[in-house]
Amino acid sequence: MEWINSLPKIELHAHLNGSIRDSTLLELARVLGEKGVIVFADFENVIRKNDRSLAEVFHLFDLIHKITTDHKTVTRITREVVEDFALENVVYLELRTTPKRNDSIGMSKRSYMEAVIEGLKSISEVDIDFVTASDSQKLHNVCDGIQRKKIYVRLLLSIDRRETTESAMETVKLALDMKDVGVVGIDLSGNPLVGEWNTFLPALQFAKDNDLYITLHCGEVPNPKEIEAMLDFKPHRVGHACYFKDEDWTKLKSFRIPVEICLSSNIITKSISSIDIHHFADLYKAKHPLILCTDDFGVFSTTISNEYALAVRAFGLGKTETFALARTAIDATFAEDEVKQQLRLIFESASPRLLHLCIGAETALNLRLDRIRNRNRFPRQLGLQSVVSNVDRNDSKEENGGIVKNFVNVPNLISMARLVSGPALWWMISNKMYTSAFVGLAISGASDWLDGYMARRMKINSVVGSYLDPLADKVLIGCVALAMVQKDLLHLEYSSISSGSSRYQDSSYNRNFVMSRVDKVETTKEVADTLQQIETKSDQGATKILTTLYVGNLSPHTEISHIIDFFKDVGEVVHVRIAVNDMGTHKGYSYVQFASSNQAKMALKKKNGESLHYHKILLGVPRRNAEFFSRPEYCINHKVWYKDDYLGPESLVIEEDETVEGGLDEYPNFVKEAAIRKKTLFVANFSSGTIISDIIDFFKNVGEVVRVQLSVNKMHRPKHCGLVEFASIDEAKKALEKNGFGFVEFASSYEAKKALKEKNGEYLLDHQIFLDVAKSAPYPPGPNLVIEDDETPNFVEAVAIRKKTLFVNHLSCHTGISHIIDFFKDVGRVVHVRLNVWYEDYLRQENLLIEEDEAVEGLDVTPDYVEEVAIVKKTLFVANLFGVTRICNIINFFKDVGVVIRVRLIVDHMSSAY
Ligand SMILES: CNc1ncnc2c1ncn2[C@@H]1O[C@H](COP(=O)(O)O)[C@@H](O)[C@H]1O
Repeated sequence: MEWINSLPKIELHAHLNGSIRDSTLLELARVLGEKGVIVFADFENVIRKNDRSLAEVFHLFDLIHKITTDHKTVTRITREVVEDFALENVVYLELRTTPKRNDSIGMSKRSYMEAVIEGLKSISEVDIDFVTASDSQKLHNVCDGIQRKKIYVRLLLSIDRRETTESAMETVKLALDMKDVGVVGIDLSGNPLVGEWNTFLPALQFAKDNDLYITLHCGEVPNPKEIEAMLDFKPHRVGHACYFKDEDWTKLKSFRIPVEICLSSNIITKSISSIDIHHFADLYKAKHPLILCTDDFGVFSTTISNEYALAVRAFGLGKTETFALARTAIDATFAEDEVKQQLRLIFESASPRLLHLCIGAETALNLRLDRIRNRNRFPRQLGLQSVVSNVDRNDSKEENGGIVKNFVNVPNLISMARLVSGPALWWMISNKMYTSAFVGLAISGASDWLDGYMARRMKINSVVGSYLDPLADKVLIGCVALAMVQKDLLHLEYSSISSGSSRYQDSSYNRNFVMSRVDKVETTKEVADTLQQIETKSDQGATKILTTLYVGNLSPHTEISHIIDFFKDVGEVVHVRIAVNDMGTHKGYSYVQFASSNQAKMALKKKNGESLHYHKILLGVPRRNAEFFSRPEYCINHKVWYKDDYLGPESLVIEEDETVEGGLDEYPNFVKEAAIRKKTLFVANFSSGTIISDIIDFFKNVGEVVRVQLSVNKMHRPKHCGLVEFASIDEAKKALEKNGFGFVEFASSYEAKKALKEKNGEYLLDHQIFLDVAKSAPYPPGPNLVIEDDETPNFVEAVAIRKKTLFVNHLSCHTGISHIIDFFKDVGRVVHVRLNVWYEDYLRQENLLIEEDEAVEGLDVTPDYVEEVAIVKKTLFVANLFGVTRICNIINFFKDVGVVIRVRLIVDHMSSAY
């Protein structure tokens, strides 16, 4: 990742006092300690600490401020911070600091800022441009004949959230006064748990009205109202954005407000729990403007190069993408157009060097940078100044030396020849001149090596060449591939892979990184071997397992639906299990079952190495038992297992066959599973508020419940059913006997309601009966198609039945239908009773339940039936048809009165119409 150090970079979110070298901090603390102004040990402890919560960070700032608030120190730290950034090839820096007033030492906000400017002026090791006024004032360090590293610095004045409106206004006015010494805007920062947005609004509005740029620390802690208000204010940039909700993202994106991203800061302060779920990925994918920044490189022991390296590693950015990312930051700067133009030129001249040529000297430079980057918390005798000057000289020579503006040179001519050879080869292939095409391709291929070689030999480093060379490659390969597709010599998908090969190489770092971590099927040969493995295993009769693939290197953002989508062009996914740990955190791999083994093979052939959420997906054949023992997904919010990912009704059956009948000896691990299953009951129709402890309580009189898994649907909403595991099989049986359940249909919903109210918890044959609203009709509704006149019909039968039906639980196994009818006789007339004592019976119904349970939640609620009602209203029952009448005859019959959109003929078992 050494190239990142040489990348020109733009830093837009750096707090002066958070970016102090540890060595300086400790030196200052020691001096003040010796003078008895502070206790040195306090500082040492805080500065040494690695993990810093947000609260600790602000405690540290208070300590830092105690030792840095005299003019001389402010000047010193400003100089050092800018030098450190310049060393890392930061070409534009927007440094922010809070102007401070300290009457005891005669410091005003203005004099504090003057000390900062003094610091900028005192920089001698690099060229600095920090003024926005006339040209004569620019480049305060005059070049002495040798081109040196140059950094543009602009200042932002921060308002601390502890300040009052007046104090904030004073800062804004100061910023306006200091516009001609490089102050370009205002930042709102400080402990996000302190202060109110409204306090600062007047000052910020005033700043905006007077053409100062505004950037806000926004969403560093969850504070939805403030986030909303801040976004409505339309700042020019925001920092952090960690706790944004969907609507905030939408707003941010629609306003195109660039985001300053501080990865280390967010992770260390735990504003974001893991880099894998950092919003960088989403914003980057959405092409939203974002800028990688350090925030406080001293406090978080990071560097800007390190932040880029983190992003490259975590999000799989290639060199080209990283370069583009660094470059796009230009547009988000608050710099004058002229400076932006200069920055574009700097990037332009760096691109060939960084993207296409190898630079030996870069390593030397980076070694030195490493020493500085790794500089720990204690003073090092680095001799920083001499390092800076040496680095500058080496690097600037390299940066500027050898760049040839004139593009007419031998290497470029070779590239151009290669460019035109592409269409020529296309023509040859189209006309079946395969030998000539082959020779032409070989020559063109060799020319790719030749132009690079010539460029190095002739020390030519031309900007045009740097674009021409890869363009020629792409045109050549593209033409050949397309010609081959045209002639059916190549499949279209492979052609797109080959013409995109450069992009693929860019991501090679990420691929390697991934490869070292997981078992992968990477090469064509490996794919072939794996397919062979599948064939062999299929021959052995284990077909079911071989419909399943191991799918690895998933992004933490990848969900089951994404996986299904990912494979949709190769086959139908019938089951996905994503591995999660006990905390419900995604472990990055899953097992995906396809409808057929052929589809699994196709997936392996075509989808291995494809990208999903910026991760190269790795496919493989699962180890024999792996798929069954991967943990199911767990929904933290609901404290339940994600049942669709675990035991669906079908998988209960499938796994039972395999475990018990498929040979206990062969797969000893399954024995445990089988035993568990025997002790586990499926329990259904909980009310939605049921929690795990209720269920344990419910069964406490029959046995010890050791595990409860409530089921949730895809939206993570409870599905009113789940699995209850008992300590022993006997207890499970006892529970089953003791807790029968059933459906009782009353003559009217009024009676059902009354029963629910009056009979819930009453005893029947020594059992306390529990009643609940039926979530589904206990049996499929029969047809109900007759509508009288124009009246609104009764709702479909299913709804009607459900409204009149109660779920009865906790019946004794001796309870018969007559007992139940008797039991309810004082509240209403029971018209139908259906008892279920065995859970498979219920499973069958569960299908119904799943479909309908969202629809009816209580007796009074009948949502979503509008459509059904509408259908009923549009449908007529047509009787007395002649035996040979066919659907088309019926449509014809009605054609003069309207369009028939559906006809259902009722037929007997011989398919003859009634
Ligand atoms: C962790 N993320 C952060 N969130 C909010 N404010 C921060 C910050 N990091 C730094 N500051 C703000 O910058 C000041 C230090 O630099 P200056 O004295 O101004 O140069 C801190 O006191 C705080 O107000």
